[in-house]
Amino acid sequence: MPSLKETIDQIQPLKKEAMDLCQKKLNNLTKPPGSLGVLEDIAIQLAGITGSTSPSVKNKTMLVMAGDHGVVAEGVSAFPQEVTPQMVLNFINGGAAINVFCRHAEAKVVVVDVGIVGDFTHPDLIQKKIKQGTDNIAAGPGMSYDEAVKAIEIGIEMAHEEVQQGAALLGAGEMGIGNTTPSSAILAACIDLPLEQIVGRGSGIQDEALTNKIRVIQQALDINQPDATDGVDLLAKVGGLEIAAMTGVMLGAAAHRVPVMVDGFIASAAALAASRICPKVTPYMIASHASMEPGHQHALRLLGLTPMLHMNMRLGEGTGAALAFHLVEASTRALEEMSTFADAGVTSS
Ligand SMILES: Cc1cc2ncn([C@H]3O[C@H](COP(=O)(O)O)[C@@H](O)[C@H]3O)c2cc1C
Ligand SMILES: O=C(O)c1cccnc1
Repeated sequence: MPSLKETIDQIQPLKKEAMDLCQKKLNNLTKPPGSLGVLEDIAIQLAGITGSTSPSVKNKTMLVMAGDHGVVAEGVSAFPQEVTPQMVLNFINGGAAINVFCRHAEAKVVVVDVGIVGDFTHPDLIQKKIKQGTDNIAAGPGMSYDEAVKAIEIGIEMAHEEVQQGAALLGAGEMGIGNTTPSSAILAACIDLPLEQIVGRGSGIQDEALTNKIRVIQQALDINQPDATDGVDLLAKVGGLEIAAMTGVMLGAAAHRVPVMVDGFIASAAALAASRICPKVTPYMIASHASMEPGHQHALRLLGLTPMLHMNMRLGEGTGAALAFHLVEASTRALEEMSTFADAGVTSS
C-alpha cells in the first residue's frame, strides 16, 4: 500500500493542455460560451485532473470514516458518544441521510472504523481501528504523530482500493460525535480569527455549551501548540482519527488523478490539513456546499474553494458531497452528450 511519503510524491499539477482543449470543446457546444457557469469550471477542472476532455464520473464512492473523540468528556457535543457506533450501524443498514443521497446519486458507500470507542464489529464495517478514540485534546495531544500518519495512510489505502475498483469520483464523509471541536481547533490554528467567529453549534448545542466549547478549544490550542505548517502535527495534536483518514482520502485521490468532493465543515478541516501536507492537493478538490458552521466559509477561503450549494445544511456524513455528485456528473454529461454548433446546424456568433 502506498505510504504517505510515496503518495505526496505522486501528486502532480493539473494538465493545462487538457484544460485548454476542454475549454475549446465547451465553446463549440450549442450554448453561449460560459453559460453553464460553474458546470463549465468543473468540466475544465476534471479535464485537468484526468487529462481527458471526456471524463466520466459514473462510478463514485463515498468513504465514510468513523472515529471517536476523548474531548467529548468536556461537554462539547449535544449528543453522547454512543451515537457514533449507533449511527455507523444505521449507515450499514442503509437508513442514514448519506445512504439515501448516495443511492439517489448511484454512489457506493464504504464505512470504515478508524477509532470508534467500544468493540462494535460488523461484516460490512471495514475494521481499521487505530485506537479507542482520540485522547482528550483539552488535556494533551489527541494521538501520537505516528498514529496520525497511520490514520492518514488508512484513508490513502481506502482511496487506492476504490480507484482500483473503478471509482472515478471520491467523497470523504465522516461520523464522530464531538468532531466539530477538533475541526474548529485545526482551523483556528491555521487562521488569525477570534474563536467566536469560527466555532459553531455542531449537532446543536445551546449558548452555554457553546461558550464552554470555545473555552475547551482555546485550552486545546494552548496546551498543544500545534504547528500549522505541519498538517500531520495539526491532526495529531488537535485533530481526530476519522479527520486524518479523510485527509488521506483526499491525498490518495489526488495521487491517482481522481477528483475528491469536500463535504462540510469537518471535511474542510481535513482538507486544510491535507493542503498543509501537500499544497498540490487542492486542485483535485471540489467543495460541495456551504455548511452552517461559521468556520466553514473561512476554511474554504483558505483552501481557495467555492461551495456549489447553499442549502443551510449542517449534518456532515458526506451528505452535501453526495448531493453535489449529481452536479459533477451533469457537467461531464453536458461535455459528452451536447451537440456542437456544427453538428446541430446552429449558427454560432
Ligand atoms: C444523530 C446524528 C447523526 C449525525 N450524522 C452526522 N453527524 C454530525 O454530527 C457530529 C458532529 O457534531 P458535534 O461536534 O456537535 O458532536 C458528527 O458525528 C457529524 O458527522 C451527526 C450527529 C448526530 C447526533
Ligand atoms: O458541516 C459539517 O460537516 C457539520 C456541521 C455540523 C455538524 N456536523 C457536521
